[in-house]
Amino acid sequence: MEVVAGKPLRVQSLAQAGLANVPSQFIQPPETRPGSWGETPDSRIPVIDLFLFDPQHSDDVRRNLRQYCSEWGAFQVRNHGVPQRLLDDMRRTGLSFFNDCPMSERSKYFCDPNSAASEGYGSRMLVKDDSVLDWRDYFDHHSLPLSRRNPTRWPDFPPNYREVVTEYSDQMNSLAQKLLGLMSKSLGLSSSCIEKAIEEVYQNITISYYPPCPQPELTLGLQAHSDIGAITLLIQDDVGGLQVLKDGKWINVQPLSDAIVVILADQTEIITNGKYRSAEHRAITNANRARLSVATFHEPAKTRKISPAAELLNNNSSLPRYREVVYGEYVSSWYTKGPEGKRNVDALLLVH
Ligand SMILES: O=C(O)CCC(=O)C(=O)O
Ligand SMILES: [Fe+2]
Repeated sequence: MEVVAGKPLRVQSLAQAGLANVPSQFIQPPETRPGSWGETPDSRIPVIDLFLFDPQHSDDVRRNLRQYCSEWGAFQVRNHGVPQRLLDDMRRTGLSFFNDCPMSERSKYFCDPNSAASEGYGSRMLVKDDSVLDWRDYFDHHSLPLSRRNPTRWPDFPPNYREVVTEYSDQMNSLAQKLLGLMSKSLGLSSSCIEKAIEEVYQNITISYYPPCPQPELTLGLQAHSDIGAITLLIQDDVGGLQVLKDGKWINVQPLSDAIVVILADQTEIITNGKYRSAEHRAITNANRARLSVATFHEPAKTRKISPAAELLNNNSSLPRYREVVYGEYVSSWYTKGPEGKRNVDALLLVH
């Protein structure tokens, strides 16, 4: 990490310095650079209309969910019941922190660079020293359970920031629960099956800010990874840059202002015994416009043991394909070894 006067430098400050070339720590090796994987810029990830959870449409919704959760691990949802006003406020408020709040104020929230996933304003995701750096700054909020939620640790610029994040946290949690219920049912399981496997939901909200990058062909906004928890709900602005890996090709996630991107994460893959897959995804950069996304992660407690759901194994008389893991151990290994695509979840696969 670049350090100026003892303070870590945010990527946004680097970008504002008007460099022609990115510092070497941000340069990806040739095999992970965008453009080297045979992208299909015209393909799109699927979109599901949830019809505001109207039971009349539940068969269609479940059928679509089943197909997209097993083939893609990522899709967008519309008519999800979260007010449009809140999605727009969340994007606007998040952007205002990065664009309008003075750095002297922002630096009060710098997160601890030596501990993984600490709350606050940061740039570096991994604790590992030799990894290529992402062209991204972020603000991570610990939002659930309520015992972890302390809005005084969140910005109060703009003035409605804490209020917006609080409402957003609650709405995302309720949508995540509904989706996990539908996903369980779409596998022929009781609606609380996945929810029970997770037990208490831990939620983090990460606002990512990707400054314009002078060499987008050499960098990534966020390296390829699958999310570690159970389910991620993401909104983005109109710039675009999120991509999902499908059959060896990077597919763009088209920005839709009313949609929420659903990304299945590794614990769901384990709980569903691989019937549903976590999606490998990444963010690319561009030279012209800063990009903003807000990802809301839902995961189990660190002490929770995760394994393929007994109900699923019994219903299908199948063997577990993943070994049991204590979630906290999974998280530490992810942050110290790095994601490198899906290698952490793949490492739990059992060979029968
Ligand atoms: O910015 C994005 O679109 C992706 C963010 C993401 O994948 C993450 O924070 O895990
Ligand atoms: Fe992610």
